[in-house]
Amino acid sequence: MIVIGTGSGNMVVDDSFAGLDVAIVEEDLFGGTCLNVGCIPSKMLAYAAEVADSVRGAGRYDVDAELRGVRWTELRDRVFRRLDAEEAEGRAGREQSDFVTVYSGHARFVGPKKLQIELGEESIAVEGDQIVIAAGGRPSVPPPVAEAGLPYETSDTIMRIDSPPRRLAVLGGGYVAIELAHVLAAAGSEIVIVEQADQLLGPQDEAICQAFTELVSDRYELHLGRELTGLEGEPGALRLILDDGSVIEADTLLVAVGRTPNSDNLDLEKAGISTYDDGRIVVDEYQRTEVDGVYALGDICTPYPLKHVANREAEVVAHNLRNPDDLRATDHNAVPAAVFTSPQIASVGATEQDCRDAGRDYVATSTQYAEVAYGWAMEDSTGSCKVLADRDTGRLLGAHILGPQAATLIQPLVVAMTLDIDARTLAEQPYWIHPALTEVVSNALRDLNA
Ligand SMILES: Cc1cc2nc3c(=O)[nH]c(=O)nc-3n(C[C@H](O)[C@H](O)[C@H](O)COP(=O)(O)OP(=O)(O)OC[C@H]3O[C@@H](n4cnc5c(N)ncnc54)[C@H](O)[C@@H]3O)c2cc1C
Ligand SMILES: NC(=O)c1ccc[n+]([C@@H]2O[C@H](COP(=O)([O-])OP(=O)(O)OC[C@H]3O[C@@H](n4cnc5c(N)ncnc54)[C@H](O)[C@@H]3O)[C@@H](O)[C@H]2O)c1
Repeated sequence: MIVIGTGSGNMVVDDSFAGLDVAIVEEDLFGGTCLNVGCIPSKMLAYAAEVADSVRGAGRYDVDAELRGVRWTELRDRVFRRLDAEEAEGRAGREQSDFVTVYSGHARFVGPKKLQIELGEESIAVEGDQIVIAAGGRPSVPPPVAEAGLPYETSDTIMRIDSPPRRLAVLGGGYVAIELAHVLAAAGSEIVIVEQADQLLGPQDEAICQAFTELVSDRYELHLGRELTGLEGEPGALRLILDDGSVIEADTLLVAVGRTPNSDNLDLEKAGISTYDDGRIVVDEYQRTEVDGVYALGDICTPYPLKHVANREAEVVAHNLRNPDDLRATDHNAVPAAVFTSPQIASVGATEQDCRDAGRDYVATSTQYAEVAYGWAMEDSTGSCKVLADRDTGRLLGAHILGPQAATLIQPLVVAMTLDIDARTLAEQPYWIHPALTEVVSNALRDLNA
């Protein structure tokens, strides 16, 4: 068996495969995006940003506190000391295995089940009865940036910079942009965001997008509905030229306009494996590609490029490799996601605009953090929880939370949607702790009257 990529791909292999000769191929850091340049470092940094924000905002709770600074270099080193050690440990663990061989190089297909692995100057051929493609994706870089010949950062690099930029221009207003803008703003950078859509975090529920965009508009300089047409200047003194002719000056540029699946570097045509126009590998519900015995998982194929989805797909692939006569399908219903910024945003299922566009007969309610006791304690004036349900059945269709701890508060709603518990049952059957913040969720469910 051959596994390409050690993000969620690495999770496929456990001792139940010990009877096989397993090759794991990784061209970069062991553990993939999440551990090294994605979810984990960004959240470790975001937590520090949250602490800094709490100190800055302590006065509203009649607490005297003053933020003397964020020690970026120490913070960065603490985060990556831990993660680099995890990376090394993960690699060593596999290298010591007696049924796994780790190849540190780039894999390409030369036939349906044949790969060539480039190992520096040399390359070796490997063949597998079963192959798992888990090669993930990389930050997309639009032509005006790629062609300018000037330095820029992506999520792969910016978390390891030596000092926070004085003025950071961020291209894009999605997940990466909003999370890393929060981190660097807390560390002292002035933030300018250029987003082609008219609001930040476009695919979120319309009420959340609008509220969040308004909330940060006095924190960051926003250029919405704008395209970048050129990048000029010199390293450390960049000029971004926008389509309305305006010019933004910044010392550093973070490009965060989405990610490109790594399918274009695998010579998939030699294997007979096809991709969609956006580069994602075509798989069926069992994660099978068109070639028998070749599976794909995670960002290289999924419509939901999130770590918890990649992990779930890895579990499905592992099961299906072990049980080819009893295949399991991946369930992509009720996939939740959270944006770890300030305030947090979390969502699951349909947005209100989805329900409207689909012509659904639905009911929606929105409760405010300010309406529950814990929200009073927090002096919160902007948090909200929106719940959408089918008018006839009370079946939950979606939920969208903006406010502190949103990523945690959404979980009962995810559980209810997954286990098909209707809104009334979820509101009335379990006890909801008083006066916890979860009351913002139970109140929204009660208000639905569904
Ligand atoms: C800044 C950032 C923050 C994020 N935060 C979150 C979050 O909070 N929550 C969340 O759910 N998701 C988050 N994500 C998304 C999440 O990181 C990804 O969905 C997930 O890591 C994808 O896992 P994967 O296994 O598919 O790919 P990856 O983890 O990218 O692994 C692919 C591996 O394959 C290797 N590879 C690629 N091509 C080859 C080749 N030809 N030969 C050999 N090796 C190859 C790569 O080097 C890489 O190590 C974040 C992403 C970013 C960028
Ligand atoms: N907390 C999390 O779960 C988390 C965090 C980070 C990343 N991720 C995953 O990684 C994926 C990639 O994140 P991302 O932020 O790079 O992509 P994204 O798709 O979330 O956002 C990209 C944004 O850039 C804008 N854009 C695209 N081209 C542009 C251009 N030329 N000029 C200006 N704006 C442009 C888009 O309109 C969009 O708003 C996400 O979709 C998500 O699945 C998840």
